[in-house]
Amino acid sequence: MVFFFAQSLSILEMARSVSRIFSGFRCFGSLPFGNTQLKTQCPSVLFRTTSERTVVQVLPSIFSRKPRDFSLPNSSWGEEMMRLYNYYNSQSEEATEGQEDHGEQWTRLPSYNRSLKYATGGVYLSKIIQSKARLFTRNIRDPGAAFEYVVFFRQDKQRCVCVFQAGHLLEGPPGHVHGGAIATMIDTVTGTHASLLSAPVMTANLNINYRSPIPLGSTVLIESTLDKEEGKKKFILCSVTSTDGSRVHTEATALFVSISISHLLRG
Ligand SMILES: CCCCCCCC/C=C\CCCCCCCC(=O)SCCNC(=O)CCNC(=O)[C@H](O)C(C)(C)COP(=O)(O)OP(=O)(O)OC[C@H]1O[C@@H](n2cnc3c(N)ncnc32)[C@H](O)[C@@H]1OP(=O)(O)O
Repeated sequence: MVFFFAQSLSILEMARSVSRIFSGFRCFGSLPFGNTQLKTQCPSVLFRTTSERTVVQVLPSIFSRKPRDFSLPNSSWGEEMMRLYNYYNSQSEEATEGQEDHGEQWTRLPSYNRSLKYATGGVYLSKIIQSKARLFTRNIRDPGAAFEYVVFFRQDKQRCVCVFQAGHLLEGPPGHVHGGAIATMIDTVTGTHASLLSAPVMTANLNINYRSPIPLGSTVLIESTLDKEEGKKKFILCSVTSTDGSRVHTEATALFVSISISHLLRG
């Protein structure tokens, strides 16, 4: 839900900017670093909020190894998930040296399961919660059991595409995906998209129309486009369809509002 970006920056420039500003946040959520490798060291980060200096220590020592990028294929990914991953990934090569990147390719967004070890100053969280906090969609260890997804971004088209395979723990109606799980994925994709425009952001409004049920275990496409921006507000459109586009499962509109970091740290 969170990054600082200037809209006009290219993907690579964005990656560099974020890298500078948010070097400590590389270990959480979907971060727009393309195929770049993560650094293994995640130091403390000092935030200057309006009224206080806040030290956010990013990773505990047990995370000193390279964190897992959940957007890479695992053994649970089915044929359709792999086919679409390979399709978008083949169009998301890193720009070669000397070649300018105008965001005309897809960029795969790496995805990690946590960022903050603990945030002091204004936030009241128990140490247990602080140490155990994980991104909701990335907190189930059993591959394929819940949310398997990868998000790609096209800057020139202001478009995100998420390939999503819904696992057996996401059942709602028998044999089909729970509406809350679908909402979670829509929030994740549109929230990632909004945060690429200007972060940090939070969801202010999410409107969802469920058109047809999604079979459990199936792979679907979740696509988001930028509708409009009005100051702090970003309006994003989203659809969930079958992978051949013949079936609309869900349509949504989302509003994200830019916030200051202190908004999060106030608790
Ligand atoms: C530091 C950490 C870094 C870590 C890095 C992370 C990387 C992660 C990456 C990837 C992860 C995947 C991505 C996941 C994404 C998930 C996102 C969520 O689920 S967020 C949780 C659910 N949302 C809430 O809990 C919000 C609760 N609400 C609020 O906090 C406030 O209400 C907020 C921020 C939304 C707005 O509050 P105000 O005080 O800032 O702004 P005001 O003045 O109220 O509104 C600004 C404008 O927006 C309109 N507005 C606000 N709420 C509205 C609404 N519900 N409907 C319509 N308009 C609304 C207002 O009318 C106003 O418009 P006018 O500027 O006057 O034109």
